[in-house]
Amino acid sequence: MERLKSEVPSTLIRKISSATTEQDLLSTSSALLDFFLSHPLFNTVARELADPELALCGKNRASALDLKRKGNESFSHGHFDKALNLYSQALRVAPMDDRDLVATLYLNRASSLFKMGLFTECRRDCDRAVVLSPSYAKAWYRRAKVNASLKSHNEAINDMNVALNLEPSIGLKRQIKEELVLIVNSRQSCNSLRKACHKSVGIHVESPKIKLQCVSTPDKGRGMVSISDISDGSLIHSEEPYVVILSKHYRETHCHFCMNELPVDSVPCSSCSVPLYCSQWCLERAGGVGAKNLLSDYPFHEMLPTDLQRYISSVILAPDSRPGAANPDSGGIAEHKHECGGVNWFAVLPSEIILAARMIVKSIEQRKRSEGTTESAKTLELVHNFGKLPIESKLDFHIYSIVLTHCLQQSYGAEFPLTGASVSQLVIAMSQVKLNAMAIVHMKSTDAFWSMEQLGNLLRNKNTLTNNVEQVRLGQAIYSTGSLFNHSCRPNVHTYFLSRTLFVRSTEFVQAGFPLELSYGPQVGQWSRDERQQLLQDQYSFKCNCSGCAQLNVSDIVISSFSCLEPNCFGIVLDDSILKLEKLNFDCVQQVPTIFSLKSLVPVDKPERGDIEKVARCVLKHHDVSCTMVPGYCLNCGSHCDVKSLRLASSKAIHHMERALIGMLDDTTSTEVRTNLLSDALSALDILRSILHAYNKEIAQAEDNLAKALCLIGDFQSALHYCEASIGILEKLYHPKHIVIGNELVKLASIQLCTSDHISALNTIDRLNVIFQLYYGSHAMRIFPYLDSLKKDAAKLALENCAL
Ligand SMILES: C[S@@+](CC[C@H](N)C(=O)[O-])C[C@H]1O[C@@H](n2cnc3c(N)ncnc32)[C@H](O)[C@@H]1O
Repeated sequence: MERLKSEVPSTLIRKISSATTEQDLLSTSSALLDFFLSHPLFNTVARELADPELALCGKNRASALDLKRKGNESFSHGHFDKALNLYSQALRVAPMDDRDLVATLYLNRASSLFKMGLFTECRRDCDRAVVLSPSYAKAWYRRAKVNASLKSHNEAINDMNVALNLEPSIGLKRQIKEELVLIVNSRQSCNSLRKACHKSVGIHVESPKIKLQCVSTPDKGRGMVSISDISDGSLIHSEEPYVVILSKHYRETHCHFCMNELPVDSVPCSSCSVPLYCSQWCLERAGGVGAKNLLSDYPFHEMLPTDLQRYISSVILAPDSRPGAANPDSGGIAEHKHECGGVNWFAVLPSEIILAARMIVKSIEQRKRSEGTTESAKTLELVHNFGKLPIESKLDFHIYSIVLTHCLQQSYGAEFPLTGASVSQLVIAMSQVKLNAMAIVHMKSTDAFWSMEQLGNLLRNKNTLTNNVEQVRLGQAIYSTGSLFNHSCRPNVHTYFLSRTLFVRSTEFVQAGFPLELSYGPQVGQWSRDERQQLLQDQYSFKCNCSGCAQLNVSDIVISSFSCLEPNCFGIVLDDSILKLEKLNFDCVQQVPTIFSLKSLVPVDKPERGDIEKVARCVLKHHDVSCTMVPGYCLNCGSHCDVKSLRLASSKAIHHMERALIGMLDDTTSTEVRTNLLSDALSALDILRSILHAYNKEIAQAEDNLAKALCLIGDFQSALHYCEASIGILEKLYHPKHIVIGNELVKLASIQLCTSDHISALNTIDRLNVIFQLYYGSHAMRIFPYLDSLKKDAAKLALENCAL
């Protein structure tokens, strides 16, 4: 890519950099395409990426056989997990048309899974083997064994009978007969036990009942509103993606279709060696050929008794069982099909570029489908920022589009010709992806605040570990309606994902017709306003005009401000960067009490210093007196503070604290040194408290870090104090029912459990439950299964404490 870029003549670069309209784009796309088509380097690159002859990601029988041999060796030495891995690798490269080889690999993997006690996974692999090769006696035998282990005795008996009929060897037939008798006997002893255990568990599927409307807004383009009032915590929208892509980082661990974590018996793409799926179901929806689609008539059927023939058919035609719970639909258009066949471009180009290609492919496919029908193809009208892109991105998008047009042309020929128009269409699609793609984030609960290794022996011996919530950014997707929600730094709706399905839920009461806005990332309380505005400008090319930015809010004033150093004055000293921005908005200041309930902001631990109401009153009082607005002057007493040296002193204190905490966590640190380091960290915290405003985010961060370190060295009682203090500040910066507070309360509850205080833990769990219900409704437990374990731990502790 860089080499191609360096070849572009400067005149063309200038032309591309000044292109702003779609007409300019058409002309620059055609000019660059003409230049590249006659350039030898481009032709070499294009061939390497798109020529199936040079494909590195295709199937390879020789490698599959080699991996199988190594897998067999590991299996025979009893290294079953290694064998499992090798068989999985072999399956990835084994050509699908060599059905016997693929069936053997599935069966060998099933045997490893069986040895590892992973019976459900083993059965799925046996199913895959018998579907590919229904006359495979060994596969039916293994299926019988695993069904017996899963206590599915009737199926096990049928499987054994099929194996018995298909097995040619007399010796093995005898062995099968003996095992059959054993299964029949154990069925009899199990039958009475099983009767009582059958209970079906219904899965509650929540669906949105709110009617939304897309409206035009004066300053943000289109936006979403509801036509009726919405109460807080309502599910207002759910949607499958228009197109989606898993990020490269998760290719080996997550399903390329539904994005759930891969089980150990993952299924590889049928045509190339890149994607892995959690099931045949996902494979087929992404465009692969499922084994069942290759089924043909089997003459051996006729040699078997009729009941066994029927049984075989029922097994091999049964719908594939899916490990994931959700059943997302791809709209019937295969996402990966056109990229398959082992060509390199899909594996090499960046994910967002592939996502743009998927958007174009989907529109081609939809157009094709609607031809000859009365249905018109749905068009996706997304905003883009091509004209505002920095020159680097404009040039990159041009080059990627030319490369991609060349690749897509291999699959779509005349439907996607190699012309300037196709190239400019792709450039627009890439800029649409940049503005409209949503990151698919799944939640993961992690042990403790840092990794287990860092926990050391101290915590390893504890029953209850502190819990944390980690967000995993799995990929990106375009949602037709989801992309119409505008951003607010004070959002009134919250988005989350189950598999690849988007859910949008209101987090407060919203009146009919009032804008429904989510956060594209930054939020009030998380960053100062200039940081938020900068990020939105850099990533999405717009100046944020949300209520959180357009009106003064107290959180933005205090988040990075200092404290007046004059004795007995607890005024606030604003940082110059805040002041610059706040000045622009002082006109709105009169509205403060209605936008932001100051009364709810009770100070943390030093009432006088942290009195936010006082702070806001100062701002209100002085908002038309320009001399008090000069940075570095206390808003209360007007005395001067050297903000530059205060900033330097706080950076130094933060640095000292971090060094001390790292030292404390070092396994080799002696108890004495650890005590000294803790006292260093506490001194650094005191310095921060004396120079920063009580609600400055740095203090919350420092208290949180201290709490983590104290947890790691097992001092849960002290950790509790700092964790609570940190949450106290965050509650002022966000609001007490914000999801950030929910996540912090998870930590707090875990620490309270570690101190055996079940009453406080139960109270905290109640509080966090309210927040998780608001943000995730009936999905809360599914997304955060550890909430349940937290509750169980608390209940267990309560029982233990009562028994004492
Ligand atoms: C994903 S789109 C949202 C829908 C868009 N308004 C439309 O008309 O299609 C993102 C674009 O909407 C506009 N937008 C969204 N939130 C905004 C905000 N808070 N302030 C200003 N513009 C905003 C910006 O132009 C941004 O690039």
